[in-house]
Amino acid sequence: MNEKIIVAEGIRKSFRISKDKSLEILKGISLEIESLKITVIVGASGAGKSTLLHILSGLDKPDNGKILIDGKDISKMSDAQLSKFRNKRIGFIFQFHHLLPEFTAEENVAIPIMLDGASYGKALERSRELLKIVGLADRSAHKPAELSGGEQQRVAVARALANNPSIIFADEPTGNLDSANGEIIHSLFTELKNNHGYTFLVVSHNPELIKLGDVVHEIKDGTIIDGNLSSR
Ligand SMILES: Nc1ncnc2c1ncn2[C@@H]1O[C@H](COP(=O)(O)OP(=O)(O)OP(=O)(O)O)[C@@H](O)[C@H]1O
Repeated sequence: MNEKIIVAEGIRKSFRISKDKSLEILKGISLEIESLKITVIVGASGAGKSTLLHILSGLDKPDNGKILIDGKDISKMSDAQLSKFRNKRIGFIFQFHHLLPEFTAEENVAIPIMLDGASYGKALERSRELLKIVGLADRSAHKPAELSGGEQQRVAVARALANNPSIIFADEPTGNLDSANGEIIHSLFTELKNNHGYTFLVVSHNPELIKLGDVVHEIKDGTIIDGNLSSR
């Protein structure tokens, strides 16, 4: 049985573009994301991928529609509850790693674990385990500036896994990397799914990412068009 980790129904979002005009970016999107799979959403620049990802992850609110994550309706949560829920259940990876420059790799990964209540020692222990999984055990004491772009992004992947999230949202995760480093990150996602049971939702304008997805959707004109884009 394939469990649905996210169920979204009728998501609408408009942005005001001038005093008396607004533009509808998401026109009633309904979507189900399955556990233990990599779902990829592709679409042209400006199609609304980041907007959708922000809404599905509770970083932004839709104008209409309902989102269940792990069966919980996130619109019913207060901002404080939602923030706690996100830190615990959702991992984020963005195009730019957003690591804190003054902290080492292992500290960067340990911070969200401490925010979830763990002691410094326990958080470091888990952080080192995660850095080992992403192939950076020997770089754990380095600061971001001492790491390559690909290594920095692998630290960001380890940080996204910090609290063992139900799902990892990745927005153009390899958009800032060369193709060799991009491939390393894609293989890492597949390995994390196959060997560690993680679920991913990846959005990208790059059609190359279609081959990463177990399930692939395309977003166009504010809606999801489901052709047979998956390569598997
Ligand atoms: N806060 C905002 N206010 C006004 N317009 C916005 C806002 N956020 C996004 N938009 C507009 O909504 C549209 C969709 O933006 P979004 O960032 O979701 O697209 P995208 O598909 O992720 O694009 P890209 O691949 O270039 O990152 C764009 O036209 C953008 O200018």
